[in-house]
Amino acid sequence: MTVKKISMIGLPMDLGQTRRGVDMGPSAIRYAGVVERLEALEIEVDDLGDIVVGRPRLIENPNSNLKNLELVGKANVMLAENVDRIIGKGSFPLVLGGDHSIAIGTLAGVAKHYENLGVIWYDAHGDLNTEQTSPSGNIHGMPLAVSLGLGHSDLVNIYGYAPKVKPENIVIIGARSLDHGEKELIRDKGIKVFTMHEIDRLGMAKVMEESIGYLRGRTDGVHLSLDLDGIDPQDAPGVGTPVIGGISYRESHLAMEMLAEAGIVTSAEFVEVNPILDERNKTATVAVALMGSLFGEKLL
Ligand SMILES: NC(=[NH2+])NCCC[C@H](N)C(=O)O
Ligand SMILES: [Mn+2]
Ligand SMILES: [Mn+2]
Repeated sequence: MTVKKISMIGLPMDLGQTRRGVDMGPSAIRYAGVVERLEALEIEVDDLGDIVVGRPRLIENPNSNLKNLELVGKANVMLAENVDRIIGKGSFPLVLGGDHSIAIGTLAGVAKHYENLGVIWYDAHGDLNTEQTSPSGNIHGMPLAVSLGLGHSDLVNIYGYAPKVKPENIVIIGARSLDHGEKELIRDKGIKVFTMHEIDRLGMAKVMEESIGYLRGRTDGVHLSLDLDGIDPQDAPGVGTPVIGGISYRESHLAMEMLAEAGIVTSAEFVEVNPILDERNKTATVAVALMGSLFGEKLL
């Protein structure tokens, strides 16, 4: 599948975690030239702008283990509606975050359209916590669990159905920080994970070959959820929860090119860009470069 039309939408939300600034991610990514970059590939890009999010001065419920539950839920419903509509009219949804809790809404809007949606979770983390297992109470550490149907019912049932994805249709790439409960869940559900160990050992080319082969056989669409903290903080410093020893820019570039070649990706989101923590918009620039590769950019 070559992508001809992209509808881009931003969700400038930072309520799924507690470091300010990630709400400016969509602006930073636009400033780094995303529209021009994709238009140069002869793709029609329709920038739908940003969803308007509530912005409380204080955390709604600081002592709960589901911080800002209500506002995160509301924003994600709006995102799901938009993404659903974009796919309905035959366009490719490209979502700009915001913290990773927005994957709850993206997946809610996307998964309706597929019987067996595949998910590539490109991330230092598993984001497989629930209210019970989360060490932080930050919802951005929970979206993959929520999409599997695990967690608070207000999140799990967003957009009126659950679960959104099946554990056997998920591939996590780049993991190097997993909480105890997340490890248990991965083992329990048999989720496929390429940790940094496998990336070091096999090389990114092999990891992507295996991931693509695995998903191709069992899915009818693939969502790429790319958390910029999957990439090493040296290449992508502007993130709220950096973890050293990550995937390099080069490896990520190759991963995106291999996805473009395979033509399996049907929706994507780029999340956790925090311009306040960044160095001269480096992380947003990396995000845009990776989008270029994902949508078919070639040197020659
Ligand atoms: N999307 C992210 N950056 N997630 C980081 C999650 C960190 C930690 N595992 C937590 O649940 O709090
Ligand atoms: Mn992460
Ligand atoms: Mn994440």
